Amino acid sequence: MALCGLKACPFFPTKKMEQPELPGLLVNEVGRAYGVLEAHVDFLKKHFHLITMKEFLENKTYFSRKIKAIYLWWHRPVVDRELLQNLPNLKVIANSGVGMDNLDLKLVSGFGVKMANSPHAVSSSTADTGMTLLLASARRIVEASQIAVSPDIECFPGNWMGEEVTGATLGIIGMGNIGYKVALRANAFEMKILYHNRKEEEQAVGAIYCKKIENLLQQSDFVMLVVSLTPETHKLIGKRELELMKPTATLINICRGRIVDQDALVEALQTGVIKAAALDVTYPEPLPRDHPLLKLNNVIITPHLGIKTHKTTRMITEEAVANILAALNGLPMCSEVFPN
Ligand SMILES: O=CC(=O)O
Repeated sequence: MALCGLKACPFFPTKKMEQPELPGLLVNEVGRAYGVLEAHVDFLKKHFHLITMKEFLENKTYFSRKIKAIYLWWHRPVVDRELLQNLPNLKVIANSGVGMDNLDLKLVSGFGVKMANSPHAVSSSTADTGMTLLLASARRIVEASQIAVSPDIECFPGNWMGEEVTGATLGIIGMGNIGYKVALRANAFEMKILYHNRKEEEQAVGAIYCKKIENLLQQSDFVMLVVSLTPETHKLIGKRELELMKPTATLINICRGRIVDQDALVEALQTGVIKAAALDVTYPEPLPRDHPLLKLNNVIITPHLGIKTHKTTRMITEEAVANILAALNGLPMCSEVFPN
């Protein structure tokens, strides 16, 4: 039935037109802790037939051939050999975020499936998170806030001291997109910036390259970790590295928990080897409630907040959709990831 009663108009179809079938996109679930955000569902549905893991598992025979792409949100669904074997038409997996340590890249690529991440979307808000942790830790904001709201008004801290950020030395380990944006922000705080790997952005942010990570650790007041997790960076910061840091220094981790030897970190924080730590990432996440890191008042822990702003999460989903559509149409993806 045509609109406006124009039944005879030749441009209106007399029988129902077949809608082209949208490609099936597998997601873990919608909403809740590990599901794509409800706010993004309408946008995703414009381009894809959204299929949740629950729907897929309930009717594998029907859905397995329809699924052309997977969108991983918060590392879910878990992609393993069994899932890949069950999706014969899968062409591409798009990951929300930049770290791809949740995927077995070789396995996925062995199935002829392309992969993408979203490095363009995440860098600003992750760098903001790093600076937030640095400032909060330096000025002991969490502790101070607890005192400010404490029922014991006598505790009000007249002699409360934090560390000065202005003019302090920041060592950035991992000068990729995010590390570079951290350096831009640190410039505004008149910090001296040292960095270790990669040797590219020096000029733009006035940062000094440290060929040896040891030099950076020895000189920095704040050490910020911004590297990808790979076999080479696993436990990059252990007992030896912590002992090289100044006893007044703070370690800030905004990349992956496994970059740090967490047992060594606990010991260093308990014994004054370093002054403090501010961790947006831990291993595991969340930490068990009896973990010693949760008992230390020289530690700030946040629940992997790096990318979590409305704007960034929306941009991540847009970047993922653009990548998936490109791959499904045989076009280059803007952020394809290849196995090493
Ligand atoms: O964890 C966040 C990311 O990988 O971007």
